[in-house]
Amino acid sequence: MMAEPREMKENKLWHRPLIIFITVLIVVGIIALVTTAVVQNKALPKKYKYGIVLDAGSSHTAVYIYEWPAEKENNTGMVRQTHSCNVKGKGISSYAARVKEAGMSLKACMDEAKGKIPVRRHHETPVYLGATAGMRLLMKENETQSEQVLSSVADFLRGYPFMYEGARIITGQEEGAYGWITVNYLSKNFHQERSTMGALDLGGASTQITFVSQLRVESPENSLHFRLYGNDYQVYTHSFLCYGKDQALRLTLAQQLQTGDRHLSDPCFHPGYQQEKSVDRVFGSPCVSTSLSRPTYANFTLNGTGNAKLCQSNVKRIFNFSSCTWGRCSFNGVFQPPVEGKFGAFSAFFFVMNFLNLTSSSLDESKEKLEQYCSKPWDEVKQSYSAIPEKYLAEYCFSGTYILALLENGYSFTSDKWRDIKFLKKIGGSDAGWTLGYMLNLTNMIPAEAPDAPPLPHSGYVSIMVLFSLLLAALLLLLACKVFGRPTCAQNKYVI
Ligand SMILES: O=c1[nH]cnc2c1ncn2[C@@H]1O[C@H](COP(=O)(O)OP(=O)(O)O)[C@@H](O)[C@H]1O
Ligand SMILES: [Ca+2]
Repeated sequence: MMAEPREMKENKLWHRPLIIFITVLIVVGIIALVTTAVVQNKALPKKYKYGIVLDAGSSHTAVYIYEWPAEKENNTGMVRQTHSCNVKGKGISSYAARVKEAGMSLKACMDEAKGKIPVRRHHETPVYLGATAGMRLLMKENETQSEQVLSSVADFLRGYPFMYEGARIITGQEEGAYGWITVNYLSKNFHQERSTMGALDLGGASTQITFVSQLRVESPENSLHFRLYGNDYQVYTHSFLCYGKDQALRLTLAQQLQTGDRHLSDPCFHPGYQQEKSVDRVFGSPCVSTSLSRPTYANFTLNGTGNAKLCQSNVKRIFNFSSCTWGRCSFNGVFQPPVEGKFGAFSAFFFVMNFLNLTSSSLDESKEKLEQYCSKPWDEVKQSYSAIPEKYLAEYCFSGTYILALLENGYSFTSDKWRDIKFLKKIGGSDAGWTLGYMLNLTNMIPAEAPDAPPLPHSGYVSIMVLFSLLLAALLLLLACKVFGRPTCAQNKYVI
């Protein structure tokens, strides 16, 4: 009895042309919406841009290639390092006596860069060369030679199909600042209200310390101000020329050679280590003060005694803690506010501490382990690490001791603050160092104000639009039912 009228009413409803029309329209609409959403959100093949930076350090040159999506230049963390190449041989400052060869030394790495970057992008790929402390020292010693070395590398780089953007000696202040920008950019600290981390860079000829200081930076030459992504930063930075680990070793040796003895018993080298060294190499550096007396003999013999405690007291002597005209100083009369926040310690800080297995040790533990390591006989050390070049291996005891002295006594990282130092080489696949920050700055990729971004990501926007359209469609259908087929709809919800 009940089935008949229902069938009749259903038939009636479906025969209404308007209802059929609306239903078809809604179905077509939904299909179109979903298709648009899917098509629109399909990953497009991204267009990439590239940049090349050459880090002409005191000990060697490295070539870095960076890549970023063309349409997202101003967003933090978008640029990444895709490739790095170590130039064979020493740093460009070592070409002072044969300047013509300086440029050619870069050939293998630059040719490699040509192969790594798509040909159609070559002409718009900027190339920057920045030279650091090795060239700063050569500039002091012999300005003509340093200019000739720079023009040799500049001429060579101009011969590539890239966009040559200059070869210059960067200042210690820039080196510190760009290192700080790099680590914070890679850690995505510039966005939101995240705190930044300090940067500690140890090279062969200079070392940099850079961090945000709440305390006023008394000395203008150590004070930097940045406005990045809408935030203001007051940054302290200092670069100590001659306090990279290779120059620091020379300073320590020169100090010890003041006794006049040709046989040097050096506690910073392993027992059994013996080497003839040239007096010229030690005293030939502009870092070694002229107030130190230069021995008359040409060579001296270095005999290791492997005593980290004695080594530490020797090393400490290269820091001058006695004169300070500011409220507080690190050493050599340089102003420094107390260290604040977390720090990333990279380049030689990492190489040395990583080799010595001290990257996650406390300060006291590090001292203990270093004492054990330094006292190991040289023969044993060589045997245990046969794959490591002797040049590096011989110096890890000294370098480790120097790093502890620099951080603890020089910068005043107490046992407590020691935990805030993270020894690192890379952050998310890109090397920590000044090069990335340098390129970001020169290509204007870090805006002062945060770029305007739509409040929703694109996919979120499309999803919400689809959802609300479906909801609207359902409402419309309900409305249609109410207007055109009120009794039927009310009884036959399942039809809809
Ligand atoms: O594998 C390693 N083990 C130990 N030290 C290393 C290693 N690779 C590089 N270094 C050292 O890191 C330092 C890098 O300094 P760089 O050449 O950048 O000088 P700069 O920054 O003072 O101009 C040098 O002292 C070099 O010997
Ligand atoms: Ca360096």
